[in-house]
Amino acid sequence: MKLKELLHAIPVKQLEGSLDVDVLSICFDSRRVEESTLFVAVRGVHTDGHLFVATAAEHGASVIVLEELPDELSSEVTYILVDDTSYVLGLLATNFYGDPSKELKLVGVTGTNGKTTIATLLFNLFENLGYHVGLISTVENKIGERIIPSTHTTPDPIALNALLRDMVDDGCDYCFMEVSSHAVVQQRIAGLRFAGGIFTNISHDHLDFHGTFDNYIKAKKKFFDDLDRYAFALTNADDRNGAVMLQNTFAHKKTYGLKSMCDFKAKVVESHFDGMLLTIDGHDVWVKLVGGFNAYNLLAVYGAAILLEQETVKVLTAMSEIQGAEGRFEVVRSRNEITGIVDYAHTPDAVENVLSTIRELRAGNQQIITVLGCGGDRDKTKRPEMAAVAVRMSDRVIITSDNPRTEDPLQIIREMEAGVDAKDKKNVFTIAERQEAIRAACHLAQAGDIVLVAGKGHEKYQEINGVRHHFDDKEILEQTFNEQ
Ligand SMILES: CC(=O)N[C@H]1[C@@H](OP(=O)(O)OP(=O)(O)OC[C@H]2O[C@@H](n3ccc(=O)[nH]c3=O)[C@H](O)[C@@H]2O)O[C@H](CO)[C@@H](O)[C@@H]1O[C@H](C)C(=O)N[C@@H](C)C(=O)N[C@H](CCC(=O)O)C(=O)O
Ligand SMILES: Nc1ncnc2c1ncn2[C@@H]1O[C@H](COP(=O)(O)OP(=O)(O)OP(=O)(O)O)[C@@H](O)[C@H]1O
Ligand SMILES: N[C@H](CCC[C@H](N)C(=O)O)C(=O)O
Ligand SMILES: [Mg+2]
Repeated sequence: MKLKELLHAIPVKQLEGSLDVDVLSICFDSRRVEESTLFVAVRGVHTDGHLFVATAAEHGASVIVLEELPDELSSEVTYILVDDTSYVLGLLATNFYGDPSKELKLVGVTGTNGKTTIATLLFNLFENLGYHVGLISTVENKIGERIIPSTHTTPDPIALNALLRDMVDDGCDYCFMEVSSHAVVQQRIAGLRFAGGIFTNISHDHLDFHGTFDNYIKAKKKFFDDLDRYAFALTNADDRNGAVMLQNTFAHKKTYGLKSMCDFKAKVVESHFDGMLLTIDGHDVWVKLVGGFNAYNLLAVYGAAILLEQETVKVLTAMSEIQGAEGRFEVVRSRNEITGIVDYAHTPDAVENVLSTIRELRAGNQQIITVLGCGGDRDKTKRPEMAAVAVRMSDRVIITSDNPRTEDPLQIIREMEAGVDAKDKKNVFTIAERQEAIRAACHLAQAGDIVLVAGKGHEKYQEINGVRHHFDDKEILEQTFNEQ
């Protein structure tokens, strides 16, 4: 591709070198630069891409996009000075891949909890309605039946546009994707055209990255600020910040909720461990998911489907058949009638929601035994809060490890324990080895009791010091149940 074509709509401040240059690939990591690569220098959390400009030139970069020119310029390289390289990287990626988001209907889901669930449900719903669909999510990316492993909730702009291009070439009509707050701040979605945006809720998470809750709200809101007037913006009216999200959007605003006056309304009529009866906009529908929070997720899915001009009856019929995402309230039963639940709850709000659902569903005085840990190198302030909620709402809690990464697992556990009141300590155990913690919970449980294993959901690893060791909560629950 010629550089000139790539620069369409790019806000260039200064150009040093020729425009008549070939670009064979684009990247933002100097270690990936090859002959005729366009390298974008991005300022990151750990280092600054500008430090690798000379290396990129040595490795054959034909073009370098940056915010600051180096003292010495190479005559082999065209330098493009811009104000914001992260933003420009997004635009360049869309140009390089021929603007794929304009060739299908792309819907983004943002919020603290429920993104994977809603994006996956929408993917399953639209496949069920007969469309060819793409999915971009924490668990996996998909093009129809084809699975492409996922590394992030929202990929970097190059991977993202490459994926969208693949979807378009494969004939996808729709793509449903998660938009994480990191992705908004780092401009991974710059230049994409969304047919719609959905807001789930906002509560405590990722304060390590955003600093304050206010910044976290602003990050989510920016996704809606940037939607165009042809898009829809669907928000949860029952969330305290639901309305704020749409304050400055050009998109047409729609609301959903169980409590407030809304465009899309639902009620939970019955709830069981294997499903719920909902009334959605006056129609009864049995669904396979459980929990009040999933009533919100399903209602958002319904609203989005209607805004995407699908027929009500077809949508509701398909909704009664679809499954949620892997590792979200997955139930495993033992021969002696213990109910195991694997769930990805990794915020105080999610732990509270899952436990209140379990409390509503239990028939009598069965015990709830919760196993949970908190991730290392991530938001530390949620640690005591997650432990406090778990202890308040369970009969017993086993605190354990969940991806300690580069931190000392025992230190993370101590920070969780700080959230436990002295009077509750007798119901709390600490077993740092996650496998032993799950096994102990199963052995403590008696017929009818419920063991909740929270925090890892679909994850198949325990990450310790940069190494991912195989680990699967569901597998261990099943093994332990089989031995009992
Ligand atoms: C904190 C964070 O978001 N980090 C992301 C960020 O990396 P970074 O800021 O640390 O980059 P850096 O190491 O400082 O490097 C700065 C720049 O120098 C470049 N560089 C670096 C070294 C070198 O030799 N040459 C070179 O050119 C790098 O390529 C980069 O462009 O930009 C990278 C490229 O997009 C991401 O892969 C990386 O995600 C890391 C792996 C990560 O773990 N991110 C998590 C926190 C994340 O993004 N999570 C969200 C939400 C999760 C959820 O709640 O579901 C997600 O969307 O997944
Ligand atoms: N609408 C909701 N409100 C509150 N909690 C929810 C909601 N939906 C799901 N949860 C809880 O949050 C957990 C994570 O759900 P999900 O994976 O759908 O969220 P996510 O937003 O994709 O998370 P991530 O930020 O890790 O990508 C679930 O396992 C469940 O415990
Ligand atoms: N995807 C989320 C949740 C991971 C949950 C937990 N298993 C952990 O490792 O902290 C994150 O990156 O914050
Ligand atoms: Mg997710």
